[in-house]
Amino acid sequence: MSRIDLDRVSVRVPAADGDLLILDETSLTLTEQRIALIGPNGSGKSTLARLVNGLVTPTTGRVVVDGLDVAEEGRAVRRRVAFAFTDPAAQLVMPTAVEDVALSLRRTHRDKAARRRAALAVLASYGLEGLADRSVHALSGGQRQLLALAGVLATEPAVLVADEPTTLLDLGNSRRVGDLLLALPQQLLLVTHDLELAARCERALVVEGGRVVFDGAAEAAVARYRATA
Ligand SMILES: Nc1ncnc2c1ncn2[C@@H]1O[C@H](COP(=O)(O)OP(=O)(O)OP(=O)(O)O)[C@@H](O)[C@H]1O
Repeated sequence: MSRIDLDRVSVRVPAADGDLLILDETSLTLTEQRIALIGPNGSGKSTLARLVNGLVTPTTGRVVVDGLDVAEEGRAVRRRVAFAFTDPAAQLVMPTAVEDVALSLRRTHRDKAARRRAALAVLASYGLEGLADRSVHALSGGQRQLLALAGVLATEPAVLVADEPTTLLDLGNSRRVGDLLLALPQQLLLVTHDLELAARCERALVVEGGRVVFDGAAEAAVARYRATA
């Protein structure tokens, strides 16, 4: 597994009446395979998750992934750490499903025909082969989220950070995507309001008011959050 270190990381953003502290000096070492971030709306979960691939920059402190400082070696970190957004529309940029996955493979497969074949194989591994030439706009929400995940995972990152990847999905698709995420060989950092999914991780952090207020076994974290929410 990868090792993600946050060393006294704070995040402040400019606000009308001075800076707003959205993550208070936080130090963590994350080495477990599946780690959930849970907590109320606006508590800082997405901010914490986004620090890991440089989408958010620390105001103070350092984030290090497998020895790579995210602020200094962002490109190398983003090759190791993939990010999946809540809304798959944020990452589906090509007209068809197969072209979208092929775009992810442009570095590893220079030849166009070989790239298409590899993209079709990726789609097949997610049960999406029948949708290869379908417009990404003509897919259901569940199919779109699976396709977005297939695209980010096609590059075989070491870590997947997923920010509420099941929130927009119905019950069946939410289960399907949740099961897929938990079965990944990669390290998974999962921001979620789905407490059943969170409880299936090895470790969970409860975030409240920009601080990690509980960090431990996922079932204990979920119980603590349920008791205080
Ligand atoms: N770029 C920004 N500028 C100003 N405020 C921000 C910015 N990013 C986050 N915030 C604020 O920081 C707080 C934490 O936001 P964050 O998105 O990390 O919370 P969250 O726990 O992921 O919430 P949710 O569960 O609602 O997605 C919120 O009050 C949010 O409005």
